[in-house]
Amino acid sequence: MDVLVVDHPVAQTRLTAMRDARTDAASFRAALHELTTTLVYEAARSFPIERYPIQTPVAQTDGTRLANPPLLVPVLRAGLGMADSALALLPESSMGFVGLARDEHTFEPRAYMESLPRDLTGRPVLVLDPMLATGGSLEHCCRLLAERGCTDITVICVLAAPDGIARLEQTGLPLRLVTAAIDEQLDERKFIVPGLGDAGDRQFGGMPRF
Ligand SMILES: O=P(O)(O)OC[C@H]1O[C@H](OP(=O)(O)OP(=O)(O)O)[C@H](O)[C@@H]1O
Ligand SMILES: O=c1cc[nH]c(=O)[nH]1
Ligand SMILES: [Mg+2]
Repeated sequence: MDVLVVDHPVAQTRLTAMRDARTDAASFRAALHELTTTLVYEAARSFPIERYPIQTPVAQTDGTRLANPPLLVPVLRAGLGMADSALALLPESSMGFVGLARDEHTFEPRAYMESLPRDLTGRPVLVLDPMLATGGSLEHCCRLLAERGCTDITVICVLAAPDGIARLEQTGLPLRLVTAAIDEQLDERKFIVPGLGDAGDRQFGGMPRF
């Protein structure tokens, strides 16, 4: 699996704000928006483009557009905080949604929402989820996409743990990963260390589980 770590200073300062336990929810969301812009910008560097004729106020020339705009798939809840900035950067995209909540005891994802096009053949997909911990949630999401014929999946994360990367690699799915950092390990609650805590709670506050 191709893994790109975006170590640009603009990305790393936003990541630091997100890691800092003193950062309040509004500032955490703002940092996530800005960081997502840099991650998606780097992910889009390899997107195929096509040229087409346009008229400037002065002369005719050729313009550039994406040859195949992607489907964006935020993984609820935490991925919702990445959706707006990804869509702003790639306004030609469309969006699907997957809702997953990790069980606190088994650490396996429980699916509660799925809104995806039936056929994703020939369609590139950008999956948006800030956290790749055990990899269970993103594996589940990427399998849903592959079942629909997708052969071009880019996972955009803020933080990735080595266990999660290994788990995605083992799936053999057609994936690449773009992340701001690869952290050291998981703790006994399967939280990323040093990490940033619960990315959903830090954006939206705690909520009772189902
Ligand atoms: O790699 P994993 O071990 O599966 O963990 C990562 C998942 O955990 C978080 O979601 P969570 O289940 O906390 O739901 P939330 O976004 O509603 O907070 C995160 O946004 C990922 O989806
Ligand atoms: O560290 C972690 C692990 C899973 N989900 C989170 O939000 N944070
Ligand atoms: Mg959470």
